Amino acid sequence: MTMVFLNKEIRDGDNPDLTEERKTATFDTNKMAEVIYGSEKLARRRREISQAVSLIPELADSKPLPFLSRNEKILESTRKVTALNEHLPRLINMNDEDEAWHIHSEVIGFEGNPLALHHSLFIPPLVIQGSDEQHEKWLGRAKRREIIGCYAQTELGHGSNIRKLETTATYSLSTQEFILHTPTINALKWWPGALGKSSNHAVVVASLIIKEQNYGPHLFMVQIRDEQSHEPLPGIAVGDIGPKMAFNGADNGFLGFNNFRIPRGNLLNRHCNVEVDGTYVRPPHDKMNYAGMIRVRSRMAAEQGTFMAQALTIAVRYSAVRRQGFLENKSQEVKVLDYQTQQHRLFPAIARSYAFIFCGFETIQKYETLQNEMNSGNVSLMADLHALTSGIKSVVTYQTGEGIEQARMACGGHGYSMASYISEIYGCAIGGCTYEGENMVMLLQLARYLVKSVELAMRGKPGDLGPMVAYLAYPDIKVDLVTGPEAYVKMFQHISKRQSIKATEKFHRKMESGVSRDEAWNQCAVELTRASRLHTRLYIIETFIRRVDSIEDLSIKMVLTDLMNLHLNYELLDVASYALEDGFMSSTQMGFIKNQLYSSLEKIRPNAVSLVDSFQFSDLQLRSNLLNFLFQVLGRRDGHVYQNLFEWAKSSPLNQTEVLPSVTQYLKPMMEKAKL
Ligand SMILES: CCC/C=C/C(=O)SCCNC(=O)CCNC(=O)[C@H](O)C(C)(C)COP(=O)([O-])OP(=O)([O-])OC[C@H]1O[C@@H](n2cnc3c(N)ncnc32)[C@H](O)[C@@H]1OP(=O)([O-])[O-]
Ligand SMILES: Cc1cc2nc3c(=O)[nH]c(=O)nc-3n(C[C@H](O)[C@H](O)[C@H](O)COP(=O)(O)OP(=O)(O)OC[C@H]3O[C@@H](n4cnc5c(N)ncnc54)[C@H](O)[C@@H]3O)c2cc1C
Repeated sequence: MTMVFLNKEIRDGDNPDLTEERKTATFDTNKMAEVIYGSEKLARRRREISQAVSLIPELADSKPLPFLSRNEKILESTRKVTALNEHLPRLINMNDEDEAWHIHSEVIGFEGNPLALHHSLFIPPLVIQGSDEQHEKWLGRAKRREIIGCYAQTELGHGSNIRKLETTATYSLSTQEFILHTPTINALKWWPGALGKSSNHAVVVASLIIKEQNYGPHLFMVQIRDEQSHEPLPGIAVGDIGPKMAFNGADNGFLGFNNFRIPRGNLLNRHCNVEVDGTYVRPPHDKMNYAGMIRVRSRMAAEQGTFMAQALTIAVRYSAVRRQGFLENKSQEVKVLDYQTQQHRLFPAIARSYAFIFCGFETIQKYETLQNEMNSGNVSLMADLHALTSGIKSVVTYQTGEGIEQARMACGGHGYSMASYISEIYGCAIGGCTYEGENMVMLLQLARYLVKSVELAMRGKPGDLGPMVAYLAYPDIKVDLVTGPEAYVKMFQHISKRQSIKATEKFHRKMESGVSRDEAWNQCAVELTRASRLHTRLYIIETFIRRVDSIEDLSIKMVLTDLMNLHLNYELLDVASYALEDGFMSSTQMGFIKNQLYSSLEKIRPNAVSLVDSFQFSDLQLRSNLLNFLFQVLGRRDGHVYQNLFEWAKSSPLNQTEVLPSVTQYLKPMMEKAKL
């Protein structure tokens, strides 16, 4: 039995165009995978897990998903996830979140499933916000999946502004219960994944009311369905919200309460509490109840980076087997990957995938530090991480959407077919622009932090600036880009600093002219979001440089340096107008950046396929595995796309019969009538 991935594995019968690409690689893809995933162990475990999964037929899709109805998709995703759970203890280390994440993406794909949020959004807030006693009561049951849960925060009328959530949890002194109530249609919970039909429990976010005083959003553990019959409990209205752009294997739902009572002990009370007599015990930080959102946002860069990497794996492999048009040699058409425009479409996105994954691992570590600190009562890191993850979440999701869309277009017509799998990846990834905080709203959260930091610097207190924003007080010294990455960072720092200062000054001028603070903020909002994006892009660049600096293997370091240089030039070119505006960048420097960019594309070209192979997605994960059934076929590792596209088309239910009812019922009569 061959492993699913061997370094530069050349298999008999693979498309020779892809084989040729793999032979030209200057580095070892297994070693690169170790760098991408942060350790030899995780990279190896991913391969081992993929290999083990490929030997278990029931973990493959039993039907091509795009041809299924929503009910069938939910049934299929539930079949797979429950089958997977049976196998899990044998396949992964159950305490290793990275292994769990990998195996779920491998088996479940992008369509969603009724347990996805159980692990990512139901258990984590219980862990973070629940007391030891509450862990004792629910955590074991949740981990064993005796109960299934979701996270119900967003409402029909409010998602971004959670201070205005209308679901109430009113403390009843006489019964020592909370009474959950949905006062209006707008207050219905709306969107939570797996809420509609699958979950029997939910962490519900509701406004806590004690003696008519509103204490804002708090988290409550709520049983919503009977554990035996799975019927909704009396006082609860719950259901599915209908088909979505993606995630149609999951049942995002609505939820309403009609004076539904839960015990006092169901307020998740590790950090805050309501005593028997109604006394409210404050948490150590005002926004403690938002900590779960910081956690999810901190994981989004790595997650989105791998989404984009999957789309790029499909597009780059396909571009190496797709031949169309001529360059110099008129006797053979070229691989479309040889066109500079194709490279410009795909390679900067490959660089961003690497950058996001590197940056993502850093933010996950930062969150873990925060979590440890919070557990010992120190909340001082929360504001910084909130600001940082707000920006990263927004920039990364938007750029991932851009990258995946370029990958789709790079596949021409076949990219538009669901056989490419790219539309599914796209639909899922761009959900990230909205969920976990709408991007503009989150950019404006970071902007609050930037404005406060600029104000500190202006007040002559640069020493008070955190390390993330220290550059806001740096002097402007012209840089020579020829000297390398540090000069690029300095150029970016200048651009980002200038935009933050300009936006802050504009905001101040508005207020000085008599406009109220909120109105002034709104009148500067576009400029403020620009500052946030620039600051975040600078941060991502810095993490990329840090990661490349830390690599010892020379062949890996060289190719990643090429990729990093591409990233630096592409990013700087994209924002160059900010530096041209004040003369900090000269037009000669602009020309230099462009030339560096084009030369980076050429340098990366021979390694392009191996750079995406290094992500080590299996054919199953890319839904390109014909052996297991007729799925999306464009990103196949063996490169045999055409015959598999034809097989895919033949498997369409429309082709199971020669003459469709649409023809007999409508087209034939129309044509017959026309003959009369
Ligand atoms: C697979 C998909 C799964 C999807 C799941 C979901 O989508 S689940 C649903 C996901 N839903 C969402 O993601 C909803 C998105 N909305 C939100 O998260 C909040 O409504 C908000 C943060 C936008 C505003 O909140 P607000 O009106 O309460 O606050 P404010 O603006 O008045 O600022 C006051 C101060 O608080 C600070 N601060 C704020 N947050 C934090 C924090 N976490 N930590 C630390 N600090 C924080 C802020 O910086 C500011 O500090 P400053 O400047 O005064 O020093
Ligand atoms: C796939 C998916 C899964 C989800 N899963 C869950 C889940 O499991 N649990 C859950 O509770 N929720 C979930 N959600 C809901 C999600 O968290 C919210 O939709 C999201 O937070 C955005 O809020 P909103 O819908 O109120 O958008 P809105 O805030 O209504 O956004 C509409 C527009 O208004 C703008 N806007 C709003 N406020 C401001 C402001 N202050 N300044 C400037 N512009 C503003 C936004 O930028 C946007 O352009 C999910 C959503 C999706 C799409």
